[in-house]
Amino acid sequence: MSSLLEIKNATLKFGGVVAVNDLSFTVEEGEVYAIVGPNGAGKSTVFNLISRFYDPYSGSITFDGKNLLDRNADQVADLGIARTFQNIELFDHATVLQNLLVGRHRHRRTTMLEEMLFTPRVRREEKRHREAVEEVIDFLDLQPYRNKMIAGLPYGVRKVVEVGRALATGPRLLLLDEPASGLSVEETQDMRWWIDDIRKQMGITVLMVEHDMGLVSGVSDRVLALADGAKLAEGTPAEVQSDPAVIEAYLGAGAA
Ligand SMILES: Nc1ncnc2c1ncn2[C@@H]1O[C@H](COP(=O)(O)OP(=O)(O)OP(=O)(O)O)[C@@H](O)[C@H]1O
Repeated sequence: MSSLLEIKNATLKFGGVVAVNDLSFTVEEGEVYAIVGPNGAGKSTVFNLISRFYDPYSGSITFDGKNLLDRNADQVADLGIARTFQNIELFDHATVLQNLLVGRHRHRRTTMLEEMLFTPRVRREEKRHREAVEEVIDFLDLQPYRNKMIAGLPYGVRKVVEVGRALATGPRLLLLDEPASGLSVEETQDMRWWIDDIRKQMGITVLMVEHDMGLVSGVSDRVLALADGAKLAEGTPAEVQSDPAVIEAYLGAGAA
């Protein structure tokens, strides 16, 4: 059986900087796979390659056997890949519910004319979107914030809504860009349970970039350590954390 996501010999350069260097890895259906590495290691660039914000200089990327490089960012979302952003990309002056409904937009099958006439098909579609969004709101315990504006919400709640916005699209693969950044110890612990539940209860495969090694070890099946855009080590969290090359890269980064 082929892997859900397959990156083969991907390279991306920005001028003289090789941000991703001949990188290959696979993500299997149903696992939580984490990418770690010091600042500038190329983690965000890998996400941007998968989301199709960047074109690799060489190499291939497939999702469920389909060539992602033939598709643009919208088409990648249509295939079932959703992502969160480190800087949280929500509409501040809309409610939690409205933000999650926007996430459903890609599922719209009705035409503009049908929508203007509010045909039965439009009403059925609308109901389906609302049900899917309400499910995510219940799942992530966002009920108390359902009708609140994003702008007034604590950072930790906005971070969960950001995950909800991605989940509302009904993805098969969820890309989480530093889900714990800016969170307190307790909030990070909660995020760990959410990620666990997303995988176990929703059956969604998760690929995340994360600096918090507690979260990475707690929730990941496999970890990829990057340095200078290349694979330094790959394995279980324990294997990667005890890898001498990883320890040296981290100590080196810490000493810098
Ligand atoms: N748009 C860009 N233009 C030029 N160089 C870039 C661009 N994006 C990233 N880089 C460079 O590519 C390398 C990898 O950057 P990237 O942001 O992927 O690292 P990262 O591991 O995500 O780092 P961080 O943990 O700080 O987010 C760095 O040297 C960075 O300066």
